[in-house]
Amino acid sequence: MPSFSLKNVLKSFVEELAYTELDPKAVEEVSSTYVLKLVEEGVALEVAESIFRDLSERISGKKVGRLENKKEIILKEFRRLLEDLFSQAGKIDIWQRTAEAIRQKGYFTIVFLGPNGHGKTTTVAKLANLYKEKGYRVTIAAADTFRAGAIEQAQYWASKIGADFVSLGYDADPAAVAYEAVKRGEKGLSQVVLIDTAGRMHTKKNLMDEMRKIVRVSQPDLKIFVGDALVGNDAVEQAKTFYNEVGFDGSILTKFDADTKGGAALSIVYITRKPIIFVGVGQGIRDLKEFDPEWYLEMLLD
Ligand SMILES: Nc1nc2c(ncn2[C@@H]2O[C@H](COP(=O)(O)OP(=O)(O)OP(=O)(O)O)[C@@H](O)[C@H]2O)c(=O)[nH]1
Repeated sequence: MPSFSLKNVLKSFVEELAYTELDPKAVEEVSSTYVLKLVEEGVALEVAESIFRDLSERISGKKVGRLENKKEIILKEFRRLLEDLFSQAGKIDIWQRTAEAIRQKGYFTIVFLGPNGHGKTTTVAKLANLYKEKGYRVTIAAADTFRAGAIEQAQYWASKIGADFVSLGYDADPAAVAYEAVKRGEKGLSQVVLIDTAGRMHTKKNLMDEMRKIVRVSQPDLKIFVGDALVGNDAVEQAKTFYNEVGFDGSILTKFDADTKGGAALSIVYITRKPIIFVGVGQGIRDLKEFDPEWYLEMLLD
């Protein structure tokens, strides 16, 4: 795992704050010089501003006893603020949700949403593999009927993993593909239905309409946004669009292994208030790791 450069920025921010009076004006002055530094580390502007505002409210006017360490106090408040953020976003126990849905109706459906090239197809394959390893019958639905190569890529992974595969070819209605796949669940042929979708169509409007249609038709148990950690602020903007237009329950952040900055996870949770369920940590089929906010905060603050 790379170490995050955001950690160094936060460290010097806390050190600088520890040399000032903890009143709103002084805190704001220090914070304002750090907003852009956070943005450079992949934290969205509005997130950086909002975090500093929250921190200022928590520490301004705080009395520090003679024997107390101001830096420790600031760090503790900062950690609490971030912990609160992650706990407000909640947690999705995907394995428990899967087992519950299978008990109730026989199958579990996930629709994956997100911009093209962020790693959706690979992520679907990784998760399909995890489900297979747990002994589930899995179907991968190639509902990205737009990007050249997308169907072959999904099919390649499905056959490698030993998953069932549903495709209606290019230019087919993606919602029809999703429908076919869900039918496999209804018929008891599959227990886990994973629907890969397109990240790009002719226009943005079409894409969002299409995603809504897929969701309407497939009635998924979970909608997961797949975003690339390296894209930083852009991924956050895209997440916002998908969230507002279609809605989702949580995210998977890909390319975490190559992210040297570290701000993307913070931003995406802050903006969507939804948990990160997994992070992608490589291109291999096993490179998917459950996201643990504690572990992330340790990487940022310890
Ligand atoms: N290093 C690294 N690379 C990844 C990870 N996840 C995906 N990739 C790579 O990112 C590239 C794009 O992944 P795809 O799965 O094709 O992306 P996609 O979102 O399905 O693309 P569209 O179908 O166009 O929407 C591929 O080269 C993947 O191997 C990850 O966690 N780490």
